[in-house]
Amino acid sequence: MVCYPSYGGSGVVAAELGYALGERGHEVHFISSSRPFRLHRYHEQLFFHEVTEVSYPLFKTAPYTLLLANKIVDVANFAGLDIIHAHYAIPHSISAYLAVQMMAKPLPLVTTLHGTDVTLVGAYEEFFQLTRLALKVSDRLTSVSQALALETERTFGKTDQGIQVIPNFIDHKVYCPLSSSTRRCRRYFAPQGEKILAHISNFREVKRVVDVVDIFARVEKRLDCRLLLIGDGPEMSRVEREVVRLGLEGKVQFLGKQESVHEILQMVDVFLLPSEQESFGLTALEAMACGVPVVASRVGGLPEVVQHGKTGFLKEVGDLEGMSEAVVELLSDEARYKTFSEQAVRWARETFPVERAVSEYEKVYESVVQSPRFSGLKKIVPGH
Ligand SMILES: CC(=O)N[C@H]1[C@@H](OP(=O)(O)OP(=O)(O)OC[C@H]2O[C@@H](n3ccc(=O)[nH]c3=O)[C@H](O)[C@@H]2O)O[C@H](CO)[C@@H](O)[C@@H]1O
Ligand SMILES: O=P([O-])([O-])O[C@@H]1[C@@H](O)[C@H](O)[C@@H](O)[C@H](O)[C@@H]1O
Repeated sequence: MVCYPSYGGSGVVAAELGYALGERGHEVHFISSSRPFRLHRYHEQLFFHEVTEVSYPLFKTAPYTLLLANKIVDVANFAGLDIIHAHYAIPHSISAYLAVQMMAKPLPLVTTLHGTDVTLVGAYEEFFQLTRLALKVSDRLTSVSQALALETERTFGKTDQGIQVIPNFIDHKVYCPLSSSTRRCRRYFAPQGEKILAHISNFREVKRVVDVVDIFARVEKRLDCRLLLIGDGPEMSRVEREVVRLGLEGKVQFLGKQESVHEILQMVDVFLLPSEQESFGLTALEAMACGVPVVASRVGGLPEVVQHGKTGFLKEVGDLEGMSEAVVELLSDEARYKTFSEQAVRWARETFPVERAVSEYEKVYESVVQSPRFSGLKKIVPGH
């Protein structure tokens, strides 16, 4: 697995997939610039290899793409890998492709597309040709939503191998509704029994976190509530300024980056995700699995994740009035709220179970090693 280590969706999906594959007896080697943040539990089948930085006076910055390629070859030789699975096309698939060129016996390359690697980064002129190359040279391509697969084909044209959609997934044993211990925490954030709204992200512009604050401000005029903001990123100062401008300092809590988001989600009433662009929206799925209805924008893969009128509400990007109205509607009718909450848990569990996604990835791995190009490779047998 080649992935980003930082707080964000693709690294989380890679790590969770790794644990699930490990549980099935596969040996999984992670290669990244530092340990992926969700890779915190020890597992005897999981290994981490750090791409070490080099500093040389000639380099302004270390050439990570090259160092990663070299590391992939080292790990492949040392551990006897069967497959390289790159999460995020740039630079991971490109490094993997370079690594394959250096191997005596080339390994198959599977690339999973996650989001702004294709829709934003890939579409920047500077990265366009590289992303197109990454798509072309991957032996299998998967995408986390139908919307992202279509968007990729619209931007880069159809690929020979096609793009298989494997939606992101959830472990419902971890992401489940409120437990008694979280009731105590809830009292800390909402001592008067106020409703709790929340948002989790990397605080990039694409997430429109300022909209989250503006939606909260409108809701707060109509019912007692609090807002929890989880995560950090480049938009943080703008968000803080908006909170101060609206005089909401006492009602908004910044929790920063958090490792155990399910424990926070379990005390939340409504999850807000008003993104400009969202290839899937893993946080929306995590929220629903914890019984939290979602109010989000109708973009990208979100309509595949949130069932409008059943597990939450979808509004157009920037429709602050519509989104705040949806929150008030959800929180003003207890019976209706309960129905939404139960439907959200059921939908998340039944539609996005980790077991199904892992089986799909296993089939992809199996099909590529069995393909004529790699017919010399052994069958992927868990535990060997
Ligand atoms: C804009 C866009 O298209 N983004 C996509 C991208 O990454 P993006 O980084 O936007 O991913 P998401 O926001 O969906 O997920 C973030 C992940 O990081 C976790 N987290 C975040 C902050 C924090 O403090 N602690 C923490 O644990 C969240 O719980 C979640 O598991 O790939 C994801 C995975 O395919 C998709 O779901 C997203 O739609
Ligand atoms: O670029 P993007 O697809 O929106 O999201 C990215 C994630 O997929 C990745 O896991 C993380 O490390 C990045 O910081 C960013 O959050």
